[in-house]
Amino acid sequence: MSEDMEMDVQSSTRAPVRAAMIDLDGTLVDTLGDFVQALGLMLDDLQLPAIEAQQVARMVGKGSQHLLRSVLAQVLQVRDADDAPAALVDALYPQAWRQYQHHYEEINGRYASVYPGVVQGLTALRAAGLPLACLTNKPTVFAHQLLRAKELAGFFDHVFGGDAFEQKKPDPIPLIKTCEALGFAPAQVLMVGDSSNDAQAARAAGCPVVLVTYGYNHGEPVRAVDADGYVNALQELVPMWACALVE
Ligand SMILES: O=C(O)COP(=O)(O)O
Ligand SMILES: [Mg+2]
Repeated sequence: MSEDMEMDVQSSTRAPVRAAMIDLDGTLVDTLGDFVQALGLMLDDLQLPAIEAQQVARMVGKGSQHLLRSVLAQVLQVRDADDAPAALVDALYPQAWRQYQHHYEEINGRYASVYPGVVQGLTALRAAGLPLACLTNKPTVFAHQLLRAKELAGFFDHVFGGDAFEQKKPDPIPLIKTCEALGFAPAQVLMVGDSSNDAQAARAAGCPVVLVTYGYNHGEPVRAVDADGYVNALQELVPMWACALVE
């Protein structure tokens, strides 16, 4: 067992894991290139300055509306420090949203790649008999489109995006509702994600949570986030959780 694995996840005091919810951006697929391209085209349409990939990586994970507002606030501050960015963001947002959605739909998956170990990890989870849900803050329609494009759709019994419920992660509501759809109590459903967003939501919902170490986590070190374990690749997950998964 690698030193990265956390033994406490196999504690006999935990409820056995019966199902899993898996985040999409930064966990299954590296979508930063898609975000950067779609945002770049949108900013160009609005004749606004470009944004760096590194800055975008810090803004991904809280849904498209949050991403867009953060990007607009960032570039507007750069362009004209005397304008009140919030009012400008509000004024530009509807057009920015339309253009961004239009470009993202065209681009979705083209500048994105499935992380190493994902297919092996998902295959092992299914082989262990776990129903799986993909739970992302990405709009549901884009999540379906991306999973199909990357040939990952067949692993999932459910796909829920940021518009599927009344709140997004880090609110616990999406996790609680997804557990209901999977048919198990939150304590029996493992959340797998790449960010504090996923971990906070899991803690609040009462789900065990494991974080991958290669995702975005808003540009912060992921091991500083309170979680039950960390994996360097999704294929480490089943070996790490074997005691909890197998009755
Ligand atoms: O913020 C997004 O659009 C997606 O984020 P998530 O897949 O990491 O939840
Ligand atoms: Mg994520």
